[in-house]
Amino acid sequence: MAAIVVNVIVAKNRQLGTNEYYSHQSGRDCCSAAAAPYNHYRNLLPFHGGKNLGMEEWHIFHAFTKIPDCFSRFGFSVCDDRFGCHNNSNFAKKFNFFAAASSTTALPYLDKVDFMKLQNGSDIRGVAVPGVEGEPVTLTEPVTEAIATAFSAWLSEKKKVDASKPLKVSVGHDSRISAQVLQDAVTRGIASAGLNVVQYGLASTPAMFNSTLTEDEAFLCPVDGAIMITASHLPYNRNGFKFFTNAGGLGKADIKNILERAVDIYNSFTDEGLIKSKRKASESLKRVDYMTVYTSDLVKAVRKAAGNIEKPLAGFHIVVDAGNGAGGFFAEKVLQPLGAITSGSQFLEPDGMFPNHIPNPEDKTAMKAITQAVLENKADLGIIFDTDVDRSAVVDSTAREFNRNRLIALMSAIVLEEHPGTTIVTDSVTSDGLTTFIENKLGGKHHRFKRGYKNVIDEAVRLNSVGEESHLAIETSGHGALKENHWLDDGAYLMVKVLNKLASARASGIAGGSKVLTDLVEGLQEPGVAVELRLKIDQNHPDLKGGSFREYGEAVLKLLENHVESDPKLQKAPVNYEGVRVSGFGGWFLLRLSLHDPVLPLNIEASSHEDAVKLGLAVASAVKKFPALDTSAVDKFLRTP
Ligand SMILES: O=P(O)(O)OC[C@H]1O[C@H](O)[C@H](O)[C@@H](O)[C@@H]1O
Repeated sequence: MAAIVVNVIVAKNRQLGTNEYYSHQSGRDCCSAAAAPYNHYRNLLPFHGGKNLGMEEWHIFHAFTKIPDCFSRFGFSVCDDRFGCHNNSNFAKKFNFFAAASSTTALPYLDKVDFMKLQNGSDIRGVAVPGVEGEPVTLTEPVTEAIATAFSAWLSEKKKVDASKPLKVSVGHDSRISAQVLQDAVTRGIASAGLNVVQYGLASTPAMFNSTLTEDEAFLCPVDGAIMITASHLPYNRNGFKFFTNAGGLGKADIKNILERAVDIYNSFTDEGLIKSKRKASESLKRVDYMTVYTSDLVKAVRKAAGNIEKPLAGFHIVVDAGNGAGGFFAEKVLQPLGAITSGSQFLEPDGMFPNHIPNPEDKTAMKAITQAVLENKADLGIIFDTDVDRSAVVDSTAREFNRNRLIALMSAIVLEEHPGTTIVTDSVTSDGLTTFIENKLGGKHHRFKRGYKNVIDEAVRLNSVGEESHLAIETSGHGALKENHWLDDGAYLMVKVLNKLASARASGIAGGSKVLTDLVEGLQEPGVAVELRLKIDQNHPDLKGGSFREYGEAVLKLLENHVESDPKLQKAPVNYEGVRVSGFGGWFLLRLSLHDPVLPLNIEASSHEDAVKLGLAVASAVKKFPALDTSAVDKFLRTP
């Protein structure tokens, strides 16, 4: 699908009105197919100076993007990954599509707090598309450009640049509707810092990291740094960035450093500077089809594991659900070359409005969609990815879902066969049954750590550095990284390990399709009830007394801990790295602070609803003393029969 690029312009002329817009009406006829439902808007639309584009207006914009020719005849700039960009930026000039687009005279002043709000753990996330009430655009083009320049400065310092050899940064994006615009802004930001830019177009997050490791000059690799433009499974109006060097993904402290630098860069933008960065971008930009390199590495890995067989998956029917994210490549570029039949695969086309379901292996609707596809196609296996392919899950031929604890159990079984006794690092919300499975059935060690993929990976790396062997770091969210794969957090590589298992079983004459996987998790005890209830903290509530939601959350946790210590029916987990984890009534609960939001997520697992309610009541009676905490989710759970 072609995608729009609203080129950067110095939007001096914000006042142009509908008359000037309709001087382009010669283009009308060509758009009838895609934009017919919106024709009446042409006479209504005063796109208001790029400020708050309404949802319907955004849909029109989106409809037009499906037809590049029509779009360009309207004076919009059109970019297709295969053919590059062409036409002009009249549309952007006239309507300044993205808020605060690029006139320094019009740039609002932003202070440090505004920029720091964009930090989301080790990622940057913000609102990139207007139209959702209460969610103003925060990731504007100039903000993006400033962040990319700041990353370049950070990278140059890290790599102690040799001035004769400019650094290279790769840039890729998922299927979001704001991807092209942000990619251009990122490109300008990097170029203005004097670095070279290599655009990959539609890509996966793990591929971006991989590009810092690949040795292949023909593809301009390795690059010195990589930027992925993604907001994972968040709604269509959001976007964000993940940054990589060959040492892995940047951590929280690095992101903070980059945002601090970005504030000053942003506030010193000049009109001339912005024009110059646009020119520099076109001079230093190259495009490379890196996904071909990345996918051929995945294919090679499966062939090798199967004993160098060209088509080790011949005869297997595997359906893929990419949820209209970036993962559609997996069917055509990985499974088909390996010989698998992929008919019935769905939502492989990138579509940043995510019209079918949210690409998220933790989401019930998404899992239902892939499960149905497996059943309808009588497939051996189903594979589902999140938007940027750093998370995944599988479904076996009987429609059994392997996500969350079951996916961890499966991956642990595979890894422990290869590395007996190794430590499996997981996030904090994993089941007690998983520990028993890893330790008693598989003979490994379960190290339940904190929530957050970066935390889990860093902990596995740390354990290895202090002499405790660990080969797998994995979260219930579907993020997983293996030591053998440079601790790269890669949903597609997790699936490669699953495919290896299928292929090697076949090579050694074991029939039965995905049963080999189902058998691997036999003996995993699963709870009758497993819920996650999210308790919001009202940050404006007077009970916070001017303090932060984190301090408030910590106070809630402290009180709960005291409460538990005085209740003989409850036992605090002897080893625990975040929040309050407690056993009782044959189950457990964990109350902790969310990594990102003013929320205390509460996970409860028990063999029956009755026991889960007893655990819920223990939490509710302690936390009700905090008026700024919205306990309605727990109350509702307790009321449900
Ligand atoms: O703490 P929470 O709000 O539950 O979010 C925690 C989750 O946030 C993101 O989705 C990260 O990608 C995950 O690695 C992390 O586990």
